[in-house]
Amino acid sequence: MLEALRNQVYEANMALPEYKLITFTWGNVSGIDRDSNLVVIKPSGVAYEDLTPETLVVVDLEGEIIEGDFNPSSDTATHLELYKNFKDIGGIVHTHSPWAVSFAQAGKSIPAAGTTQADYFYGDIPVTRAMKNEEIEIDYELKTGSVIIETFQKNKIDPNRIPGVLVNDHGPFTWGKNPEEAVHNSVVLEQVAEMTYHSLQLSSDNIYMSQVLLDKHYLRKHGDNAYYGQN
Ligand SMILES: O=C(CO)[C@@H](O)[C@H](O)COP(=O)(O)O
Repeated sequence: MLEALRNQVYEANMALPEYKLITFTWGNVSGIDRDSNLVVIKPSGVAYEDLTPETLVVVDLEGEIIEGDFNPSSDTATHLELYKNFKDIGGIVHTHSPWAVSFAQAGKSIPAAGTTQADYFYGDIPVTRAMKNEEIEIDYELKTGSVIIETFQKNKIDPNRIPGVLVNDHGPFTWGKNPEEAVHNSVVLEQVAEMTYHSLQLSSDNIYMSQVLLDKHYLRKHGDNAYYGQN
């Protein structure tokens, strides 16, 4: 079932250790087939070197296992909340990449300080609020998804233009039109987290880039008069 998506999700998962975004079995990648609303996700606790397309788990949007011999990732409920609310996304990545986690644990967003970020994120990469004890006790992963959605809705952030978030006390989630793009955004997020950390150390001044430069770089790649990849 869903062979093509399985292969996409497998390749995306294997990119996480390749880009040094995870250690051991941390992190996970999923992808959704929007025709069937079935999600293929990494099995929980399985080492990346033991992964195959066949070991991935297929679940529906309610989290019911449709196909698979392993339990789906412990973060499955978070992935599913995002798929239910961000209708244009096709792939989600969660990692524990160190620079992104440093910002997440500090409860700090990653400010839009340069063109590297602007090419992929149309502004600051937000951090969620810390979760309440009762949220954690009820269902941590489900409420993680709810708090991400809350962060974007409250701040009127377009998830198609800011394809990532820092979950307070936890780490980054990124997304894209497919698992491959979600991985690409994960790599960029980790890179800009490290760069911006150093920029904040180097300058006590405001390091925010101008809106004009942000517009030029983001909109040139993603918006009107897109430049990249077009004739
Ligand atoms: O953040 C955590 C645990 O702290 C999880 O994201 C793990 O990093 C991966 O869990 P599985 O996908 O293997 O269940």
